[in-house]
Amino acid sequence: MGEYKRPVVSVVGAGNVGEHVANLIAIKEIANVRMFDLARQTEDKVYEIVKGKALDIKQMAAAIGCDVEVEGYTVTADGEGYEALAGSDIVVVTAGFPRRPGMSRDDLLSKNVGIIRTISERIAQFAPEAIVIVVSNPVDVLTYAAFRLTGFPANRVMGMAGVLDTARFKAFLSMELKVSVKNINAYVLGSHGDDMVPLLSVSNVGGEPLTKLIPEERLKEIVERTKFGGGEIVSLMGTSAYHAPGASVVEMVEAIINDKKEILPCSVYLDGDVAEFYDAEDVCIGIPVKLGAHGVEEILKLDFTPEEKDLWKSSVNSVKSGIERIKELGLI
Ligand SMILES: NC(=O)c1ccc[n+]([C@@H]2O[C@H](COP(=O)([O-])OP(=O)(O)OC[C@H]3O[C@@H](n4cnc5c(N)ncnc54)[C@H](O)[C@@H]3O)[C@@H](O)[C@H]2O)c1
Ligand SMILES: O=C(O)C[C@H](O)C(=O)O
Repeated sequence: MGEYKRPVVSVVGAGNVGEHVANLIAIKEIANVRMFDLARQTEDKVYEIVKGKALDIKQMAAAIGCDVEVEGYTVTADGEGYEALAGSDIVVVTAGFPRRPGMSRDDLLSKNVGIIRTISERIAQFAPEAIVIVVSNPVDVLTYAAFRLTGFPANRVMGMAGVLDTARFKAFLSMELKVSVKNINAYVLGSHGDDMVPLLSVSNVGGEPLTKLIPEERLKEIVERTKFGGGEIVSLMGTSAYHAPGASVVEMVEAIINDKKEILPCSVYLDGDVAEFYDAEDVCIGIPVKLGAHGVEEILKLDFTPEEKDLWKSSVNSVKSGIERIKELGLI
C-alpha cells in the first residue's frame, strides 16, 4: 500500500474556528488536514486536545464515507512541535484569543501579535513554499505582520474577512428580499472592523441595483447590521462566530487548491500601481482578488463612488494605525 498524494492544509489553532475549518475540509475531501494547538494543563493531567479533535474528525469522515487523513500535533507557545508543517500547501492561522462582549477586535492586537510572530517564524522555517491564510484578529494588521515576518511574497499571504463580511451582508439581504443568496452579488471590502466598506455601487440582485430594491433608510440599517455582524454574535454567544468564519476560510482554501481563479474579497498587501490606485501604501486590506494555485493571482481595480472613497480612506487609516502600534512596540 502506498502513500496518499493529496494536498495538505495545516490549521494552526484548533479552537472554534480551526476545528470548523478542519471539519469542512474533511467533509468536502479537499485535502489532508494537519491540526496544531497547545496542550491544556489541568491540576492533575495534560490534555492533548488537538490530537483528540483530529481523531474525532477522521472518524466523522469515515462515518460519512470521506477519504481524508487528519492528524493532530501538540505545540508549545514558544514554537516547539511545528515540524509537521513541512509539505503544507496552505497554512491557515486561527491561533489566538477571540474577543469577549464589550471588546473590539483591536483590543486583541497586543496579545495575538506575539502568537502570530512565533507561528510565522515556524511557517517560514518548515513550510517556505506554503500559502498562508490568516484569520486571527485584528486580521488585517496580523496579515500584515505575517507578511513581514514570513518574508513571503505578497501573493502567498492573505487574510480572511471579506468573504465572511460579504456572506453576512448577503444573508441579511436574502432575509429582507426573500431571494436566494445565489442571486445576490455584493462585496464588503476594506478593513474587518467598524470601518468596513459595503460596496453598494456594484451590489445587485439578479442585475437590479440594491439601491432600487430597498429604501435608503432600510438599506442603511442592513449595512449597519453587517458592519456589526461579528459583534452581534459575540454579544449573543459570549465568544465570536465560527461556523460562517470556518466556511469562509474553506471557500478560499478550495479556490486555491482547485485553482479555481475565483474572485473573492481578501485582505492582501497592496503594492506598486495597485497601492497607488487605491491610495493605500504599505497595508493589508480587503479587496477583491483572483485566487488560484499561486494564491493571489490578480488584484482587481474597482472604481469607488466619492462616498465609498471616504469610507475606504477611514478603513485604510484604521489598519495603518494598528500597524504603527505593532511597529512602535518593536513586534515586527
Ligand atoms: N478574520 C475573521 O473574520 C475571524 C472570524 C472569526 C474569528 N476570528 C479570530 O480567530 C481567532 C480564533 O478564534 P476562535 O473562536 O477559534 O478562538 P478559540 O479560543 O476557540 O481558538 C483559538 C485557539 O488558538 C489556540 N492558541 C492560542 N495560542 C496559541 C499558540 N501560541 N500556538 C498555537 N495555538 C494557540 C488556543 O489554544 C485555541 O485552541 C480569534 O483571534 C478570533 O478573533 C477571526
Ligand atoms: O467578531 C469577531 O470578533 C470575530 C470575527 O471577526 C467575526 O467577524 O465574526
